Amino acid sequence: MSTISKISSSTLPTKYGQFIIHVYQDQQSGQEHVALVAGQVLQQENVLVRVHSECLTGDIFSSNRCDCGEQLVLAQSMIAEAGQGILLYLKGHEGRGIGLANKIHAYALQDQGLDTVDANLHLGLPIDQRSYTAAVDILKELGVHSLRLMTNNPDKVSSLQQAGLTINERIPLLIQPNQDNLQYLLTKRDKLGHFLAEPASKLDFGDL
Ligand SMILES: Nc1nc2c(ncn2[C@@H]2O[C@H](COP(=O)(O)OP(=O)(O)OP(=O)(O)O)[C@@H](O)[C@H]2O)c(=O)[nH]1
Ligand SMILES: [Zn+2]
Repeated sequence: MSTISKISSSTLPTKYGQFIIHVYQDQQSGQEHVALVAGQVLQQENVLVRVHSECLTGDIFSSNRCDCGEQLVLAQSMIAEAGQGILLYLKGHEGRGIGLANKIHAYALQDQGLDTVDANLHLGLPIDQRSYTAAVDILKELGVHSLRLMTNNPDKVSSLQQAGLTINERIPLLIQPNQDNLQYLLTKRDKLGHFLAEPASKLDFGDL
């Protein structure tokens, strides 16, 4: 049984292109998730999909601590350019599922030298407690089973595959690192297995 239900839909013209916005209610958490859809996706193969975890600091306030905001813009513009695709914006994923206040606690610990993984553990919280059930159910509701997933996170790929979706390709979403997120990206690569090999060489730039 589906865990989401569609509440409302409308056109959404954006600076990147034209989308349809759908709002879904998550029956389990009560959260409102968003799907931005470009073009026709119903029963299509290899649909370009971004499953984006909410990040208030990165997505709204342009935080340099993470790569979320730039990934969001890149994904939305790539989908608009392709003329077909889906950007899912998942609420309740803030801080990899620990919530905003806890993420800010974790940031404070990172200022004292802990990395992004150890900071969560120090708080007695899981490293990552995101569920992709709502994302899977929204994609199925949109009639999409075959996709090209835009992510660097191997766990996202396997979670969607285990739920029965076919991921025909993983499209990297690589952001140029800055001084404030360099360590964070290296930790994601080394401790969480994110596919960041390509920027790793770029990370060696002498001026950082
Ligand atoms: N707990 C915690 N969460 C963080 C931190 N930095 C970013 N986040 C959250 O992590 C989530 C994004 O997860 P990431 O691990 O950066 O990337 P991902 O979504 O798994 O992978 P991509 O698909 O490649 O973007 C967002 O919800 C952010 O709010 C941090 O230092 N600690
Ligand atoms: Zn972020």
